[in-house]
Amino acid sequence: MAVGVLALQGSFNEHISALSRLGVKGVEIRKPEQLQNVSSLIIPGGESTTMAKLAEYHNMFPALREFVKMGKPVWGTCAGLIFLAEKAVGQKTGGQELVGGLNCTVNRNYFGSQIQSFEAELSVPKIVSQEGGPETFRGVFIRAPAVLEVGPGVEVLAEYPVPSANVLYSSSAVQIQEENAVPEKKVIVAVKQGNILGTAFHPELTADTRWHSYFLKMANETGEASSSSLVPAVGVNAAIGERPRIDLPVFQ
Ligand SMILES: NC(=O)CC[C@H](N)C(=O)O
Repeated sequence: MAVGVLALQGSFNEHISALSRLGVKGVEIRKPEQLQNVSSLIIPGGESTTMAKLAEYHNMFPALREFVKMGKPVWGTCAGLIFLAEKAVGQKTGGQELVGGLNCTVNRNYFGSQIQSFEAELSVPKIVSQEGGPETFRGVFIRAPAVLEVGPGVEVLAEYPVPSANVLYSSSAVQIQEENAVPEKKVIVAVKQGNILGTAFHPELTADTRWHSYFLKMANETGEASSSSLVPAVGVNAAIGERPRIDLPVFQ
C-alpha cells in the first residue's frame, strides 16, 4: 500500500516528491476515509494551528488518532511533530487540538519566530547506522518546535546544542545565541516511540532521503506493507550519490 501524506496545508508536495525519489508512491490525504487506503502516514510541516483548524473542519482528528492507535507508522515533521505530541506549550490563545500518541512535550516555536529559522548539521547516529551515508544530516529548521521532555519508551534520535539559559527559560534560542552565550545544553529535535517518528526539522526540503528511507523501513517492520511495495529499488546511498532528477527545489 502507498504512503499517505496529510495534505491539508504545508509541505506535503515536498514529502511526496521525496518519496517518489525513493520509488514510493505518496498519496494526498484530505478526508478521514482516505486513511483506509494507506499503510503509513506522514504529517508535514506547515503551521500547526492552521492545520489543526483544517483537520477539525474535515473531521480528521478521530481517524488520525485511530490510525496512530492501530500501530500504523506515522511520521510528523515540524508542525506534524506538534500534532503528534501528547502536550504542546507556546500555543496560540485558545490552544489547538492535537492528535497525540507521542509521549512528549513540545514547545511550538522553541527557536523563535520565522526570521530565526536556520540550518544546522545534526549528528544522527541511529540514521547513519541503519541508512549509511554522511555522519551528519542537514537539518532545516523553519520556525521550528523542539521537544522539551520525553516520557518512557521514547528514543531520542537527534539533539541540537543550545545555550543552557534557553533551556531554562524556554525563550528564543537565537536571541540568547546573539548575546554570545556558550552552547552547553542540547535540545531534542528527533524522536521515535514505537510506530511514531517525529522530527522538528524538514528532511523533505533536502536531497538527503535517509529519514524517508528510515520511515519506510519502520512501515516494513510493523508489517504494514509488503517489502516490495515500500523498499526502494535503489539504496538510499545510491539515491544521494547519483543525484537523481529532483522536481522541486531542495537543499543540495
Ligand atoms: N515549519 C513548521 O512546521 C513550523 C511549525 C510552527 N512552529 C507551528 O506552530 O506550527
